[in-house]
Amino acid sequence: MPAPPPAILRVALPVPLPREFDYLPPPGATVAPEWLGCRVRVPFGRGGADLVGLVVGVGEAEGDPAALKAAHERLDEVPLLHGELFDSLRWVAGYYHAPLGEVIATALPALLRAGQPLPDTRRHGWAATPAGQASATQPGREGRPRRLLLSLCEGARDEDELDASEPGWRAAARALAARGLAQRQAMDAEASPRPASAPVPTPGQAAAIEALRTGDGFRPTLLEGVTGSGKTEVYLQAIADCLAAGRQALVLVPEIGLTPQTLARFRARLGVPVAAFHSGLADGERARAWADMASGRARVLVGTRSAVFCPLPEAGLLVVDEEHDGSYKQQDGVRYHARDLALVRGSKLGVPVLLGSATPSLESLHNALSGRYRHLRLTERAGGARPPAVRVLDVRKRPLHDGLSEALLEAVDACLARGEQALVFKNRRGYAPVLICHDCGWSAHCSRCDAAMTVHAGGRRLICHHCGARATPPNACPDCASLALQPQGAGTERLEQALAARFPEACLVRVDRETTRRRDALEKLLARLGDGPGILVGTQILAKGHDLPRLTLVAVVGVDEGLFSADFRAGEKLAQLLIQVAGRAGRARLPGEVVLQTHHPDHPLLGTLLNGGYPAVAALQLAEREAAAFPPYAHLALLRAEAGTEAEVQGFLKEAHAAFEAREGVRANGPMPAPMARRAGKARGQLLVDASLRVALHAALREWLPALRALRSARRVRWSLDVDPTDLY
Ligand SMILES: Nc1ncnc2c1ncn2[C@@H]1O[C@H](COP(=O)(O)OP(=O)(O)OP(=O)(O)O)[C@@H](O)[C@H]1O
Ligand SMILES: [Zn+2]
Repeated sequence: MPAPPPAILRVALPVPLPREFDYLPPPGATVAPEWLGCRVRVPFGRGGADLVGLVVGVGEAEGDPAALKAAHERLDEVPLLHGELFDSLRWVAGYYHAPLGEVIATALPALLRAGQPLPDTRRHGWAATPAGQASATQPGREGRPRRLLLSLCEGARDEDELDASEPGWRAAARALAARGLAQRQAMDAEASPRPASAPVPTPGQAAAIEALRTGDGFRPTLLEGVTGSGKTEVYLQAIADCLAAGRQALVLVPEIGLTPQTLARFRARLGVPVAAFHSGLADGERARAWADMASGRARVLVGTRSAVFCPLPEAGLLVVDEEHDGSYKQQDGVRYHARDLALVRGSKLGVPVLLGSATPSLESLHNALSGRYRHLRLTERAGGARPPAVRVLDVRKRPLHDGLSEALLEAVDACLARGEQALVFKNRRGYAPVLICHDCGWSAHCSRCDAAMTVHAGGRRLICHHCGARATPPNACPDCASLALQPQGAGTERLEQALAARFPEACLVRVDRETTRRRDALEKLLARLGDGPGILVGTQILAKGHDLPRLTLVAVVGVDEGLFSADFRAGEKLAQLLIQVAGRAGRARLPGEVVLQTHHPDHPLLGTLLNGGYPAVAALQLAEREAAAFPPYAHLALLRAEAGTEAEVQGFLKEAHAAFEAREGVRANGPMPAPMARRAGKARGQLLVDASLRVALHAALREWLPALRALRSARRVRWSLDVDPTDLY
């Protein structure tokens, strides 16, 4: 009798190959089903570099086991990924046609991906040592460490609570520990703080909360509520119900919506540990939040896109706030959509999924209107606030001062005179979008991109917003030697300057990517504005999630760029942006006003928006999409390629098209140049696959991908496949 073949481990590794890899167990170890879902460290490739992978199967070797390498070590005692979460990751790999190992690497926090142990999730806190108690009675140098020491002398404090209330406390605690004045210690589980009380719900909120209480199991709901209607209150009640049933909740928020205020509001109201998960956290904190959800210590997780991968062993509810937001779609690597994945997880977990927005995506709206999702509406603002009055300013043939019309400036003036705050919105940072020669028409272009360079620093610098290239503006026009070089148009920097000159007394705060690089910068800027009269000037960072009670005027400077874009989603995105930014006005007692400055007052999109609001725009756009067979009435996948030369891109895309097997209801269109055909020195092109049925699309892609990988021309380009692309570039 031949000896039974040795059992092997089937490991998913973070490499761009659509397969798993077989390994022998580490010397001396025996394979057992308990290995499934555990991480292992294995040698990989000829160099034998170590990789961390996940055991996704155990079994018998298919080839000669003697040819297999042995894994170095098993990293987990108990499986890290299993059950529903692992099934959902398999779904991601299948749906987005990405290697499982890369999906797993995308899903895990960086420390876990690197093979670090799961962090200790017992509660820890800090206490003053006897030396610290003694030192506190002596005079000492003022500063953060001393302030922390004095507070610890009154009693040990929990790390979560310090995280929430004392920014920068960790460095101070380390400094104290180094001097023997404070120490870290395990804390007893303490009673949760008593939750703050909820406002009396409006009739609309009450109806939504009641509706959400009926029925359990998987059920998607779209909560469509106008800006300021109190959707967050509805989430909080639904989460409270979920917690009362002893279950965990996941809340996804857009990248720019996760402010310390949002977290503080959840923490104050729910009275249970609320974990946060976003890119501003240190690796250790993210791993801890993940582990806290896995162990069940954290009952609620509030996080941005990648929080959708957190473990939910006791799931009860998934919430996606501002579900239309573009930041839910990952734009490189594994291009998943967090809202869609939340729905998949909800269905596998058998729990309700609540999508909320004032401006739902056409995909979700279509699902709600066709009855696939329950559709709840909040049509009135909460707390007695009224919807803002909207006025269109036709600026054709009117003089503009640095992009601002006199009528707009007068509205700002009147607002300041009333002691209130104005928001001047322009979705364009920098001083001016382009530098042109007034004599010959030359304009400053990026040498590596098909794009104009943006003027910054009052005209002293040129920056390409696509590749980051920087240049000093020429003194004279390179084409005609004229000295008449002029910044054309206005970005937030120029608007800030112009407003400062016009309103020298006013408190003026600019909010865009430049002024908010640091994580707490936005809070500091808003604090500077305070409650007095003032002006906020900024980009879409200001469009979401902010609740400024004294803000009564929203002045939109130029929406015209958005009115004529070729992207089929442009109308939807513009309407969403306008409604969201307008929604910042008059959210409390004071009535709000919105002025829209445009050269195209008769544009149908603006007319529809003014007369019928977002529902009217959405209905119109849905009809157009249906007629043109675009999503949500069709399903798309985009093959993108870039390379050093256009010939390489074209060569690959042509072969890719030839390798595409035509089938009923599925078409490959192209090759076509990308909307920006050259970027950062690379030529770019694409092929668009469309299908009337999702299953047909995926069947075609499954067949196509191995053929693509086998193409010789594929080695000379960087290519990627984007399923359900949100941007066609
Ligand atoms: N029932 C209520 N009574 C009084 N005030 C309320 C009530 N519900 C909500 N509010 C207040 O109304 C304001 C808007 O609420 P919230 O932020 O939840 O709205 P939203 O629908 O999420 O808005 P947006 O989509 O514009 O961000 C907040 O200041 C909130 O405290
Ligand atoms: Zn560039």
